[in-house]
Amino acid sequence: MEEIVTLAQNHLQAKLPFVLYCKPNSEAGIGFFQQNDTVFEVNDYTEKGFVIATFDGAKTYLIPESASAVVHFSLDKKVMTNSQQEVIEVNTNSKINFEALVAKGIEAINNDEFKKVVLSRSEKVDLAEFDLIATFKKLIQRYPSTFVYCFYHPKIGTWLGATPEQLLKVKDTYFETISLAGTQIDTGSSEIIWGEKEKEEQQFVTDYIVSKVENVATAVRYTKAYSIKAGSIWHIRTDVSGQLNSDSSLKKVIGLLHPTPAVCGLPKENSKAFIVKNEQYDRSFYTGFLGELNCNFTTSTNSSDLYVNLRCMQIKGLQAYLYMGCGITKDSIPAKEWEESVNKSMTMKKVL
Ligand SMILES: C=C(O[C@@H]1C=C(C(=O)O)C=C[C@H]1O)C(=O)O
Repeated sequence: MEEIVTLAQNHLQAKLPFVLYCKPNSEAGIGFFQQNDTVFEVNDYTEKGFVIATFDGAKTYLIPESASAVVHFSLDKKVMTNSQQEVIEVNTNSKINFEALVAKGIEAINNDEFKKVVLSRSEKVDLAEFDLIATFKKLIQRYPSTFVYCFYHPKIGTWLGATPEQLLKVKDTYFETISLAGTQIDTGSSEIIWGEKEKEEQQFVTDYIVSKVENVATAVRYTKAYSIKAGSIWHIRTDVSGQLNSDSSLKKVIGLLHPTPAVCGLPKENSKAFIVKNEQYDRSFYTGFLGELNCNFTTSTNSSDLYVNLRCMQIKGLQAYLYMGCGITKDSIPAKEWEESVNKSMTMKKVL
């Protein structure tokens, strides 16, 4: 890991793009060090490299394999057991604004504009100091079951996160994806009980994903919904897999899935329009997707491994902008959704 730290620090100093990432439950990480500061964009998804795309689909950037040194590193994954005192400061204005946004979402659902919408907020945290690579290391240690990354491009920005959500994994024609929704904080109890609201919002996501992939694949299978923990947060998850049809390009499949109702809503277009109009900030790469495009850099096989960009933050100087959102249905309660967003923000706050 020390070698990669030096490489990354040198790249930062030279203002050259790089990304470091570590797949869920993996013992090793990968670094892409771009050799120039060109901004590369994905055109038809046949490119090879590390992709990072915005929520609105407007920008899909690439750190191409052909312009980069690809470096493998092993991890020092000692699990952090010291639970720090969590100080939760409530910004009253943010709370009022977010609860008002959620209430507006519920009203739109009651007016039949859509069935589900995922509403989010951004929170600025002032930092006394910040070390990008040290923070990345802390994310790896704290969240070994997630996809952890840190991305730097002098012309695009600095982002890092630890996401529990796969968007799409494709190897030849075999694909996997997941439906993830419903959130509750870990209380240490071994029995996780879900309310109807959470079960319903996750079922919306599963139904949507299954119905979409059935248009482009055969032998579509899905598991029973089960509980899964990321950091100190539980979610409901269903695994979906199948065989893509020969004419189902990566571009087509990603276009059908992204953004799923796990981060946008149902139906997609109405809920997306509501988000863009009412959230009053630009999600940028939050709830976009990122990961390996057309190459598994561990096995050097042709496959793609993409994740939804959640539990993430953008760094601007000594300020961190944290992003978190909640699935809103007719049964949502604004104060509970606020609390959920606060719980999600702790994933990032714990490493700052
Ligand atoms: C939108 C986020 O998470 C998504 C929303 C969830 C929910 O509403 O319960 C759960 C997991 C994610 O699909 C986020 O973490 O910011």
